[in-house]
Amino acid sequence: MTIVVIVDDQPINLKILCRFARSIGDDVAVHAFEAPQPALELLRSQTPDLIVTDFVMPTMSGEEFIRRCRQHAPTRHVPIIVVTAYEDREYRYQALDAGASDYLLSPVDGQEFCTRARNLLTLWRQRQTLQLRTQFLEGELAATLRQYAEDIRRKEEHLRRVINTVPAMIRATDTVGRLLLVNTFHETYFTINAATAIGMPRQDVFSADYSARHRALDSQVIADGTAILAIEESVRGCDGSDRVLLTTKAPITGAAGQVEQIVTVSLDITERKQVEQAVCESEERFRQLVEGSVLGLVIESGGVPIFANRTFARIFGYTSPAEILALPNLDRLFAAADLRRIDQLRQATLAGETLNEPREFQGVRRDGKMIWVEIQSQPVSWKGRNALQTTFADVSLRKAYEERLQQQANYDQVTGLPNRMLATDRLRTAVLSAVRHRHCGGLLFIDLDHFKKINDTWGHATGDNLLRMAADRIRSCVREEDTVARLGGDEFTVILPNIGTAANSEPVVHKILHAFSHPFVLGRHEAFVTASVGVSVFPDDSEDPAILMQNADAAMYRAKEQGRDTFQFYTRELNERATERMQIESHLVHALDRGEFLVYYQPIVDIRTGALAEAEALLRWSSPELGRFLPDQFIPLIEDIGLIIQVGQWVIDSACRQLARWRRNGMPNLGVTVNISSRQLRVNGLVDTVAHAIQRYGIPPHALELEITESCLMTDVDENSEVLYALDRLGVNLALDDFGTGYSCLRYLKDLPVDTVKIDKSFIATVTTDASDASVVEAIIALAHRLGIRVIGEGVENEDQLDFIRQRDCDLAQGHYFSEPLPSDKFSLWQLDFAAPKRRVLSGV
Ligand SMILES: Nc1nc2c(ncn2[C@@H]2O[C@H](COP(=O)(O)O[C@H]3[C@@H](O)[C@H](n4cnc5c(=O)[nH]c(N)nc54)O[C@@H]3COP(=O)(O)O)[C@@H](O)[C@H]2O)c(=O)[nH]1
Repeated sequence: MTIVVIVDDQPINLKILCRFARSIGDDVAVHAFEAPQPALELLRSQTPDLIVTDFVMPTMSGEEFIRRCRQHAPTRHVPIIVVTAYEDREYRYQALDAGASDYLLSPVDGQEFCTRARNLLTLWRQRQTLQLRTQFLEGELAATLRQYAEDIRRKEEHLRRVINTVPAMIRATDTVGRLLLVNTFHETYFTINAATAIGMPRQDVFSADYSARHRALDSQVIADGTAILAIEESVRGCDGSDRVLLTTKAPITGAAGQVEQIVTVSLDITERKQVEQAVCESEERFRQLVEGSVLGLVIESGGVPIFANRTFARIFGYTSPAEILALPNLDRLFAAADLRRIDQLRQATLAGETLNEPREFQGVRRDGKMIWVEIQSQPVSWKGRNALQTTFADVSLRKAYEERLQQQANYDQVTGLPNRMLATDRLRTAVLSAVRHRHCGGLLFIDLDHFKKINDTWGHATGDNLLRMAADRIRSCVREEDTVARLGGDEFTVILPNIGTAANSEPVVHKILHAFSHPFVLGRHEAFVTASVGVSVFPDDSEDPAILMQNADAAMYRAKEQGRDTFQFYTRELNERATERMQIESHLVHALDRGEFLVYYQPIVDIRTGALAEAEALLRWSSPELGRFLPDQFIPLIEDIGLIIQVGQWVIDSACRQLARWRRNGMPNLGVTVNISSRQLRVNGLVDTVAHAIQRYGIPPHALELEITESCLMTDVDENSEVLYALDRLGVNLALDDFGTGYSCLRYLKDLPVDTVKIDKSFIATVTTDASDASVVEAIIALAHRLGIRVIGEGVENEDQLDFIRQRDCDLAQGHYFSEPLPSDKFSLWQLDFAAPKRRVLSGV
């Protein structure tokens, strides 16, 4: 629909113009007005496509009407044709000025009207189309811009969130240090309120030193135009703790390339640093552990060392691990003989197998010295390579100890000869071999004669010397393949593995006996020590090493019985004797508990007065099964089985009890002497035993005399003299027994608290027939008297002997001439008769 508004105050013109307007097209709606005002009112509600107006009108000029139309927005661009008379040229200009689109001269030509109107309408429509399109495009543009704005807002929001989500401090500052942005993490970390901090200079927000440091860093970024990467800085955290930040700064440049902002990003790496520190410390500890370890440690790949600790270097005599690493391989550190085993171990360990081989190898130190190492290996990964880690313990010392223990376990420490254990082992081997090869072997049991005296007289060191010499002499008599061993004490054994026949052992034995025929030189002394040898033959005598040894022992005893310095082959009878000895021992063990011991008493008489002076307590054993035994038969056995201390105590106690009884019952001045063995003297407690006995039975100490043999005294003189002086302080008397048979060291008479000397009965027995024995007896008496020591002549069996010692002024006498040792009750009876003839002889009546 085309709307045309026509305004003309001339109705006729109005009518014509309306007709022309309708001819423009089919769908033209014409609104005709005779004055501009009503037309303007219509224009408020409708927008025409064309306005045609007269210029000269009584109520409002065309110019005014056009102006008003142009002021009204909807009609600002609507085509307006003004109709003027030809001569009204001025009006036309005014109309065009006011905004008219075209003009027509009145009277209006219909054709022209239509053409002009159509042209203007076409333009109008084009304009409207353009306007619509413009409006559309503007709408589109506005929407796009809104979308852009929204996108930017959302991106900004996203970026903001990202920045605020990052657990790092992010801030932007301008070139003079004003804060442009801080993220949430930064706000929290430094307790900043972004709302107030933004725009503030950094020194108003951060601490002075932090600000100063960052001002300097920012200046550097501005000057260089490049980033500063990863510097570590220490800051004080909001909780007051020291924190470590890893900070990076980067410039944001403007279009001209100048730095406009500096973005600072800081990561709190305190925990990471602590972990790094802990790892460092742990590594340091591990390093110290490895370096300080007593174990050597080496890591190798294919035998080539790639790591070694100091201990490893030290074990092998190198000054530093670097010297080990410079070796082409580890082979030179091991004995050539061990290399194959080492390699097997290496391969097995790498293959995850376990070898049951011993892990001890011989190592070679740099100086060539051999050492023993014990190793433990395990596969490890070293810088991505398969490697072998091995620990080394230097076990040289342990090996040396083991060897020494082995030596001690199998060898005698005094002579260096095999000991009993090794000898037994070798004997077992020799017997097996003899059985298998049907040949004969010999076993010699050698005991040195009177060796004990050497020990007792000159001490153990000299005794040991003699044993070594004896060992050498025996060894020199046998072949390399024979075994010479020391069984203990003065007992040796020789194993002759193959002697063909039993008789072939005889020359060997003769050689040995001959080897002992010349004296042993022991420092300033010379000693004649012979040997007694027992021989058993295997496998004839036995196939059991223990029995063979027993047999040879029994044969040796027989040789001793035959006077020593000889030999004896084992026989069945000897076996019986050995069995007998064992039987006696087995009974002896229980003798004390079973009350089988008795004390006999032998009188000791005062030669001058003829009065009974003392009684010597002498031990007897009466076994219900085996019969009666004299001391010489069982005292050595008691000593052997270790019962002498208890038995000795029992004798002291019994003798003191008996003496007390006699002193109460008619023999008030009687004394008693008790024999003390060397072992009793050596063991603590003798002084207490004696003190306890004299106190218990209330006897005066001087009424008790203890007899000690000279040889017993000479063993450990210093220790013994302590005990003797302790006994002397108790007040008991001490007698030196068997005087003259030993070394009769006169110094002891002078230095020790000896009250009495007993001249041995062997001298008394021959004193009237042997001039030298007589001289010895005379000398002993004279010397003892000069030292104020009284003398007992022991073993007086006849009047001549008694006369001899009485004439030499001997003080006391003891012997069968007066009485044999008697049980206590018989002794009591004996003393009642003693006033009879012998006493008279003594008193010279
Ligand atoms: N440690 C201990 N030793 C003891 C103890 N009892 C005895 N003995 C020692 O045994 C040795 C042998 O003693 P015994 O067989 O009793 O012989 C003594 C006398 O019987 C014997 N004697 C005495 N007079 C004569 C004699 O005229 N002729 C002769 N043929 N023999 C005689 O002498 C032995 C006493 O000797 P002694 O002790 O040296 O005075 C003996 O040596 C004792 O030491 C004991 O309890 N503990």
